[in-house]
Amino acid sequence: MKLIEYADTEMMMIDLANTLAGEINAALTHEDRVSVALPGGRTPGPLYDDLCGTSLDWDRVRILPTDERLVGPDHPRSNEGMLRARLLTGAAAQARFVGLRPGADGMAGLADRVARALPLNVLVLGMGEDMHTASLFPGAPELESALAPDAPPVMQITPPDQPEPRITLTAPVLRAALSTHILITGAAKRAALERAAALADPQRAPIALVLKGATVHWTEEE
Ligand SMILES: O=C1O[C@H](COP(=O)(O)O)[C@@H](O)[C@H](O)[C@H]1O
Repeated sequence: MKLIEYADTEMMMIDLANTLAGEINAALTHEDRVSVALPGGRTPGPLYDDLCGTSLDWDRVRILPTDERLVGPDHPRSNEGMLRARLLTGAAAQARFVGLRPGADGMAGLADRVARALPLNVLVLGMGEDMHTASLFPGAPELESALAPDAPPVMQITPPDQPEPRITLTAPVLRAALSTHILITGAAKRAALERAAALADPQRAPIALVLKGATVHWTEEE
């Protein structure tokens, strides 16, 4: 794990947006299409405000959420809604969005659509203070199956203490990403990250799954 500390949130978001654009551009030189999975939640909005303005061949980029809450896309907690509002604007609106809400073809159809977008060229993950990442929550009854090496690419998960069920990319998808970044802010998440690294047990600390080889971007400012 590599840790980059930033002076403030603004610097961190600009720097990470440029890094991601560089990685996506590099992948586009040898791939027809490039897949990028991005987190929801409260932290990454400013990153998307910066990333959407970078010069990319956006019509060859696929964007996937790392996880989704089972609410409509207009709901304030929808990760899709946030990505559409903050990232898929201007030139970036040409990117293909592979959403995680199941359609009429159910979870099997969703798993097929996600599988066609794999492997992920670039993965950005957030993390909660409970050490969850994507929607792999400690204590969720489906966690063990979602961490299994033969898990389907997406699963429904029922996190304890959350208002709705979720859909999440699973461990094999996250671990197979070609480049992994973790974006966190604040002292409590930094402490949680260190706890997860010490535990090294994805059942108790799901973020531990991806720490090896990941670059963590952190600033104390929240
Ligand atoms: O539930 C979620 O939480 C994590 C962290 O979110 P934040 O609000 O603390 O930044 C996020 O990465 C994930 O995508 C989201 O659905």
